Amino acid sequence: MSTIAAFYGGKSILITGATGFLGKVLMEKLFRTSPDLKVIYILVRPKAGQTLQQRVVQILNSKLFEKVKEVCPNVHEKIRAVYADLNQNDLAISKGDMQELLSCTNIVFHCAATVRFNDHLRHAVQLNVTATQKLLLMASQMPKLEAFIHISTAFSNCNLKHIDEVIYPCPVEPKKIIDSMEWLDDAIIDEITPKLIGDQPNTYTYTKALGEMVVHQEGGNLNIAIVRPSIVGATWQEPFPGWVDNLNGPSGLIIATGKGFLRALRATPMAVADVIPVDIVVNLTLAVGWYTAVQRPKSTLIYHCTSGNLNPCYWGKMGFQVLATFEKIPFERAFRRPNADLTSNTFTTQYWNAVSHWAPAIIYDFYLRLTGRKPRMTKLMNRLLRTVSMLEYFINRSWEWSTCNTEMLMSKLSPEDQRVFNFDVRQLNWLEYIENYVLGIKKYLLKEDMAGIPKAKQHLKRLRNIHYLFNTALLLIAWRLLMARSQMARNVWFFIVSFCYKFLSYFRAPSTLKV
Ligand SMILES: CCCCCCCCCCCCCCCC(=O)SCCNC(=O)CCNC(=O)[C@H](O)C(C)(C)COP(=O)(O)OP(=O)(O)OC[C@H]1O[C@@H](n2cnc3c(N)ncnc32)[C@H](O)[C@@H]1OP(=O)(O)O
Ligand SMILES: NC(=O)C1=CN([C@@H]2O[C@H](COP(=O)(O)OP(=O)(O)OC[C@H]3O[C@@H](n4cnc5c(N)ncnc54)[C@H](OP(=O)(O)O)[C@@H]3O)[C@@H](O)[C@H]2O)C=CC1
Repeated sequence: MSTIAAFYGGKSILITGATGFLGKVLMEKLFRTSPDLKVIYILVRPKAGQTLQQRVVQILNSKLFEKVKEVCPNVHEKIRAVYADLNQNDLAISKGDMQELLSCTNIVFHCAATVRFNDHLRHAVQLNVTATQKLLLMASQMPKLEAFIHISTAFSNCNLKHIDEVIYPCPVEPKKIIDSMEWLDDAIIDEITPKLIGDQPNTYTYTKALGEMVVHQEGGNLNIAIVRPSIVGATWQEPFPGWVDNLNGPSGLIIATGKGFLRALRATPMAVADVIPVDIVVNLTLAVGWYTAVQRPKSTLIYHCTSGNLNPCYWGKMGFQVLATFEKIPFERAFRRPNADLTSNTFTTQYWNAVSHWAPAIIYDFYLRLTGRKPRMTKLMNRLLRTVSMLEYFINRSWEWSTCNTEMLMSKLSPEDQRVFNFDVRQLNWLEYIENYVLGIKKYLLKEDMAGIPKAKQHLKRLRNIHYLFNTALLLIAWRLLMARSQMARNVWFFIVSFCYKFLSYFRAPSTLKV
């Protein structure tokens, strides 16, 4: 029997961000490995016209929870959705709910955050810093609390090249930032944001660093640990390979490539693609929860959940494998044949943007206009290239993360726990993982049917023929224009033709002699 699984049995667990990518996989694993846990409280807000209950039902009815329903048939009775909005000052939790949470919770997993790079600083501070502060305050009033696990990001200090499992000081105290966000107006915040974030690339990484500092300063006597994952990707093994349900990280760009919209990228092929499967993050998080509660380390331990130092993959290799997978498993109705030219050169990027992105978009919009339809490709391209530019920071650099605490934890696990809560990234086969990732995107994100693969392959063949035809026509036109306008081009052309003729006659002469 797994010690970690047994530990969560009978426990009341509070999860924030349970409706998010990581939160759902965390919940799934908890129910599957510890079906005898008492209850999982999840802090949820109504969204997209759905009530809390409807959101929970939607999650439980998803493919991700199929296995859970077999091992824990009464799973719906063990989830307790609590109305909350982490953007509100009091978190908008009712008094009754608050009483229950405070008196019953044994473990807190704080996953909720805004992960948008371009979020307004006020909003990012509210969610990633102030809400963390409020949750810590709540946690300090929980008599049965055994551990508080805060999910941060490995990029919270991405202004450094080598990052240790420690909390680095912030240039401005989080408390001062929180206070100022309350009275400064939006325009002033916009103006001071670049100065405040300094050498951090965006408000997301900046506020996640502030969030860690808040945990450090206001954790008091709580039993706290911080988990820092790098770029969280689709599941590796559990509950099945390739599950993913949002566009974050590489997923959106893989779709844009597979659909033939994105054909070149300003990325450094030899930079480390520090992707980490979501099930590895979840396994480490649950192991950290157990270790923190049982061993009660004297200080707050930070665990890096990264792949680069133990089993590195590079963006060039990733791009190559993604393209290779599209040969076998193409996406449906592609705009152009998938291609991925990764270059770190700005001039080359601009050239590819003009030739591979803007020109086809403009031509296609022209065709749409001619056929009486509304043009849309240039608008889409605009949005896509803006998105790519926001991600560029992370695909042109490599970081070194030390993983001493994570490795120490692995050594403390029994062989059974190492199997059930496997977070050993060295065992991951990247080629297999990337293939399953692309397949997962096709099935679970794009909801495309596998039966459509032959048709998709046929479509790509047609696109290849159009591509060849178009290039040949373009070459012929260019040649014709050049010949008509330039004496020099004509001279060069006649020189080439006469040279070829002489070359051929030279070979023909000996063979004629033989006869
Ligand atoms: C073969 C190639 C392999 C190489 C593959 C390289 C992968 C290179 C990944 C690096 C990734 C680093 C990750 C750091 C690791 C954390 O710790 S960060 C945690 C994860 N966070 C993220 O991944 C970023 C989340 N997203 C965002 O911040 C914002 O969506 C963006 C990217 C800044 C764009 O914001 P925006 O301009 O306000 O636009 P927004 O309305 O959000 O989206 C515009 C459109 O782009 C789409 N979109 C959103 N995100 C994406 C996306 N990631 N991709 C594509 N489209 C997207 C939206 O669906 C939307 O489309 P429409 O619905 O309008 O048709
Ligand atoms: N994805 C990644 O690549 C990485 C993620 N991380 C960290 O992992 C954690 C989880 O990220 P991930 O699952 O990918 O993110 P998601 O965006 O998928 O999920 C975010 C979660 O936070 C909840 N949330 C957001 N705003 C509020 C609010 N005002 N009130 C209540 N809940 C709210 C969302 O709820 P709702 O469904 O209602 O929007 C959702 O459940 C975050 O802390 C993130 O920083 C770290 C490294 C990389």
